[in-house]
Amino acid sequence: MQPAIKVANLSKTYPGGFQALKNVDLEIRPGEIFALLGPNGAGKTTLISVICGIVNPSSGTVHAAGHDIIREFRAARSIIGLVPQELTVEAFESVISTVSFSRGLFGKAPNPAHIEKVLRDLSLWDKRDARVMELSGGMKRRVMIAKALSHEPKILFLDEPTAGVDVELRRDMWEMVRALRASGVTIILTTHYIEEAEEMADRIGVISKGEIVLVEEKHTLMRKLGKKQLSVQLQNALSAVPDALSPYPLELADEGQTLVYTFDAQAEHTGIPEFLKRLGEIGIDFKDLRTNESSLEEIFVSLVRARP
Ligand SMILES: Nc1ncnc2c1ncn2[C@@H]1O[C@H](COP(=O)(O)OP(=O)(O)OP(=O)(O)O)[C@@H](O)[C@H]1O
Repeated sequence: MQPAIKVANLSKTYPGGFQALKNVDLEIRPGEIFALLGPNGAGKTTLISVICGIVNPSSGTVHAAGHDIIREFRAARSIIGLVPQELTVEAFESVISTVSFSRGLFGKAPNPAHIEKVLRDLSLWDKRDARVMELSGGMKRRVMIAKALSHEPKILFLDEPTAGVDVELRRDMWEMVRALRASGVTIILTTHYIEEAEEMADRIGVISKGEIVLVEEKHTLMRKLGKKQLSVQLQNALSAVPDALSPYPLELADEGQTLVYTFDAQAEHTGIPEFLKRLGEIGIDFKDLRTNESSLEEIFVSLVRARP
């Protein structure tokens, strides 16, 4: 299947000399919700801006549904909707005219029925004749989304859609994103809320200092995160894991003083009681037992800290 977005070997150095993206390769599958996670300044907005043709790359290519974002800009851009991070709305315009105008920018013929549907879906229909300046912050954000959807894009980018948004609106936003996906739209959102990625995404990409450090199915990631470790501090150091313990997922650490047993925290049977019994049977004494588990947060922090 053709990827919705294909980014190949993309780099961006800003005029001042700062390299914001380094050899980024990324494919977004049609119909998925992809969350791009990264700390402040990691390059999320730059990546989105290059993909959407707003910022020129220094090298590399971007294709949207097969269209080169530079050589076939209009074709590529017309299938993309972008909701930027900053609220940029025309204060004096009415909701319906600003949204209808956006559609026209993409060279699409007017379609009042589509505009009505978008406004209804976003609970803005009752406010269609209000001037944008009269709306609350949350409603203005919805207007931004309505504008991005006005030309019926197949791919929607949401740059930090819930930054500074209250809990209720955040839930609404999540629901709306799911509904859009159900209607066949591919969604790429950036966030630094791990919880948001966990809640929403089919796949998660982590970007740090301009590099994609991980792309993974959310469920795989969660399974990996579900791993726990039991550390058994031994009375006497071992030089190797004894054969009698070979059925267990063990590694030696601390110069043979600790046996580390890795298990799936979500599994029904960890095998730990049998393992401890077996230790006793073969005469291995221990001083202490400790368990630890990495949270999504910890994994994320270690991923983004580990980079030089
Ligand atoms: N126009 C520009 N000129 C020079 N440097 C820039 C420009 N735009 C962004 N940068 C730098 O590029 C880096 C990446 O910025 P970017 O906005 O892409 O990060 P981000 O991951 O979206 O961050 P945030 O989560 O804070 O929005 C930052 O160090 C930023 O200062």
